Amino acid sequence: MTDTPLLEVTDLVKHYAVRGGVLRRRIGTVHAVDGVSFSVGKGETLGLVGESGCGKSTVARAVLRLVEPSSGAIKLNGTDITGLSKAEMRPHRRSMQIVFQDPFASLNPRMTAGDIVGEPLSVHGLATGREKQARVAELFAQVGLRPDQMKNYPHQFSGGQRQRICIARALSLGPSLIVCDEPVSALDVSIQAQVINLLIDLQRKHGFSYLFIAHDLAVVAHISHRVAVMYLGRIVEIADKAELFANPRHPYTQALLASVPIADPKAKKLAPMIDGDVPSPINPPPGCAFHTRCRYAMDRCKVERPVLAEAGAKHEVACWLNDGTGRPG
Ligand SMILES: Nc1ncnc2c1ncn2[C@@H]1O[C@H](COP(=O)(O)OP(=O)(O)OP(=O)(O)O)[C@@H](O)[C@H]1O
Repeated sequence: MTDTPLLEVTDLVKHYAVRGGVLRRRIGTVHAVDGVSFSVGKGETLGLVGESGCGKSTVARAVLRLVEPSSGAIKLNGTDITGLSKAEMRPHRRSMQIVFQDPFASLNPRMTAGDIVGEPLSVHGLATGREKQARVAELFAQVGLRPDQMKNYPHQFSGGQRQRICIARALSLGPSLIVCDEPVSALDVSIQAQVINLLIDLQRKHGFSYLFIAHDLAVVAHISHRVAVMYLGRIVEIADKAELFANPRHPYTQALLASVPIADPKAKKLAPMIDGDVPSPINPPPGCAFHTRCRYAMDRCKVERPVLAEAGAKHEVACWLNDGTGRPG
């Protein structure tokens, strides 16, 4: 890892208009992502965790320029890619790849696995004919598939194997960043660890970075070097993995950790599970978005939005209880 981040996201905002009525007038705004900043170092994995609907996928799509941010900046290797045209984005597209949650939905059922993995090589004019076949066979081997499976169609593979095809396709262009959006959530628990271990091995071999998105903290913990916790469009806490697990400062992170099954029965439970549902992102609560579910909420939390502030070495938390004296409670 070096000091220059591979990916730098600054104040990313993505709002969607909610329209209604016959005239499709704007009747509200979904605050899907509401001022998110983070960086991912070279060879590093940043885990992005949070409940469904908190904006994780929107961050992923905005980073890849699959959706246009409302505001904010995204830098890849020091280049601001936020305002680049389609043509200007082309060389950067090779550097950034994505692995989606549902491998079946992201694979063309009418193409063979070999053609799927080789397609990016053709699109970018990098290899044809025998050279392409050899490269695809090599990619198959790297993800633990047999070269003779290149002729098979997606439905002839298991769920875990289909995700391996998606990973091989993502690897084909030699990316520096792979965004993994819930890559194992659709897989059996027994298969999840195999795919995660494959991703870890590939990173060791190739040195690329992952932005790894999941709602399951246990999954994120296994692969990440650092973890960012999202709640209702904002990052509420970010720290090195070991630090976050040993010393969670935000009440929401504490609640998430308390819900992860722990192997040691004597280990202290940090906090009871939080009650209630995530509020609507159409009218997010003022102040700290978590105050409606937080048992430590003070008057200030209801009106003033906390920003990420230092809470220890390489540890930041957005919570008014963070006065440097320890975790709330
Ligand atoms: N195209 C869109 N138009 C309007 N609202 C959207 C759109 N895409 C996402 N949203 C809303 O933005 C919010 C964040 O969605 P997003 O998919 O980023 O969350 P998530 O944390 O990835 O959740 P999940 O894991 O369920 O996908 C949600 O309330 C969602 O309904």
